[in-house]
Amino acid sequence: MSGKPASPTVRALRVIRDAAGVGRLVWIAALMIVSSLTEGIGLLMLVPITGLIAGKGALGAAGAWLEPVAAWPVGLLLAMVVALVIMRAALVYLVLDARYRLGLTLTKVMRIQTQNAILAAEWRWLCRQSSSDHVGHLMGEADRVGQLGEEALSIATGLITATILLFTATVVSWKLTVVALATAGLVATCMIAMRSRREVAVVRYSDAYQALNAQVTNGLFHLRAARIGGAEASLVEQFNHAARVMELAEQQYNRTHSLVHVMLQVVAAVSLGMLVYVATMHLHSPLTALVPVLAIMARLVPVATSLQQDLSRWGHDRSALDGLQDLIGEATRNVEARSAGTDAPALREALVLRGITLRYEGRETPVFDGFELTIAAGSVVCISGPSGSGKSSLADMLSGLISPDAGEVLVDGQPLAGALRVAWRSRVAYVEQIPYLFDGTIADNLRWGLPHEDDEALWDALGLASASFVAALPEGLATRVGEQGRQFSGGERQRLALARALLRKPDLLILDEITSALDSGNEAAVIESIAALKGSCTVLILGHRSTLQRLADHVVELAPGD
Ligand SMILES: Nc1ncnc2c1ncn2[C@@H]1O[C@H](COP(=O)(O)OP(=O)(O)OP(=O)(O)O)[C@@H](O)[C@H]1O
Repeated sequence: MSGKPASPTVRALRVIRDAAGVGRLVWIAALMIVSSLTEGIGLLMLVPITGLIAGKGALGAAGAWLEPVAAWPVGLLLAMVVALVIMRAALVYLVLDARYRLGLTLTKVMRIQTQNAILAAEWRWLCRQSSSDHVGHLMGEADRVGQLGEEALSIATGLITATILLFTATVVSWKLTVVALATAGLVATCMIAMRSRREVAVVRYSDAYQALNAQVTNGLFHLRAARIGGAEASLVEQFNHAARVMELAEQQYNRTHSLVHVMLQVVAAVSLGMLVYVATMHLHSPLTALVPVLAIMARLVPVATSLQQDLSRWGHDRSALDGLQDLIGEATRNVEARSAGTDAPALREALVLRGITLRYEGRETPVFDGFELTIAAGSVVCISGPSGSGKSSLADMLSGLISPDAGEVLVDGQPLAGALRVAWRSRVAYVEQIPYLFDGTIADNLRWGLPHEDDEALWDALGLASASFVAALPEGLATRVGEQGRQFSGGERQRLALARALLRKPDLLILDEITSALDSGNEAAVIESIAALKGSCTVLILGHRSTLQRLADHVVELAPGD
């Protein structure tokens, strides 16, 4: 049975409950209630203290039950108030600490959930996504979700405090409290009137934030190309535009926020004036009722103001949670079949593509239509063809990264479907045209994905990849490669990447135009390395280089729409 979908607020509260755990929330709620109670009791103490100051009998009929307390020495009463204030300060500290910790937990939980969902999604879905959007979600938006946890607790604290303050006021004088509630209605009406204005500002802010984030990440990722290609000026212009839009959106948001804040203070002052007028001119309330109720109302104003601010921030930050949940939902709907417990099929005979059709979303013509190919295990096959003919797509299918829309990819007769396709990837290694190297040592980079390989295995792999230059480095395997391997030449980076691939001892090694950055001497060395793999590993080379084609046992020439 599918019920009504939960409202965004309920969904947000559920996320907070799941991240924090019910036990922790109950503990925090207890702290908040006790802390607010101490405040209520402290304010209630004003009744006997005012009675003592105003003189005997000033408590009147309403405060008659506090007569015994009023008989206590004034010093004792004041000491009790001070003790309550200290106790409340300690409780407030605990509540604040719990609030911050809940915020941090929420950010962490949402970050991990989002990242896991993205990582588990199908490659074809991932290709359609914007990386900068994902960065924005994982960084800024996840932080805002953390704020949501703090705001939820702050709102709860405000509501509990307001309830206890109102209850205390009722104990002192219910008539005055009714008048106070009527004036509070004025405040609430004002807040509701401002709500839609605030929501529009929130949406605009979120959109502007995403756009600016995209500009920042895209700009930094592609700075090299922009600098060389003379596109810096347009990059700067786009960034400036996004920054201006962000400034305006933030300005509008802050203005709305401040306006609500100021309006609230004005309405609160008017309400307070009305309260004093009605109390003195119509209800003829005694001082012992009026002073505590006024003190309670004066305390209620900042409580209501923070409540309003927290509600406004809650609305603002909830849009971040909506965004993250949408992303998680979409990624989960596009999840890859799980491979845990599935044995990767070994390639001993042949890798076969049978009747393959592959069509990308939004493209009229398929890249492959009924395509057939057999690759004998241990052979070197070169896939050649013009740009856009489908070389990378073919490699993606053979490596198990994507599955065709029709037809089968078979490893020794086993169709690569579902979890088997994912498991097969553990037997495949891939060297990209522009290899990925991160800012760590050579050893760190080689051990990427294989953290337990010893130094001997690393040197063996470097030897196989013709990367003997590492031995000549003063720090050897401990040499840092710099961000994206910038401390090495293009050819050296590719040989390091080849060594990393060989360390995996793959059944299938895919090399994507890897010799394009090598000089003839290095190319010959790498070609020799690849030739040495014949028989022990199936090698798929993407590219047109004649040197590579000569090495291959078989050259597959692709034409667009094969
Ligand atoms: N994720 C994708 N979404 C939509 N179309 C895609 C996607 N990936 C590739 N294509 C399209 O599929 C066709 C084959 O692309 P592919 O990258 O496999 O070709 P290629 O031969 O490797 O090209 P190149 O030599 O230029 O790298 C191209 O027309 C390309 O535009």
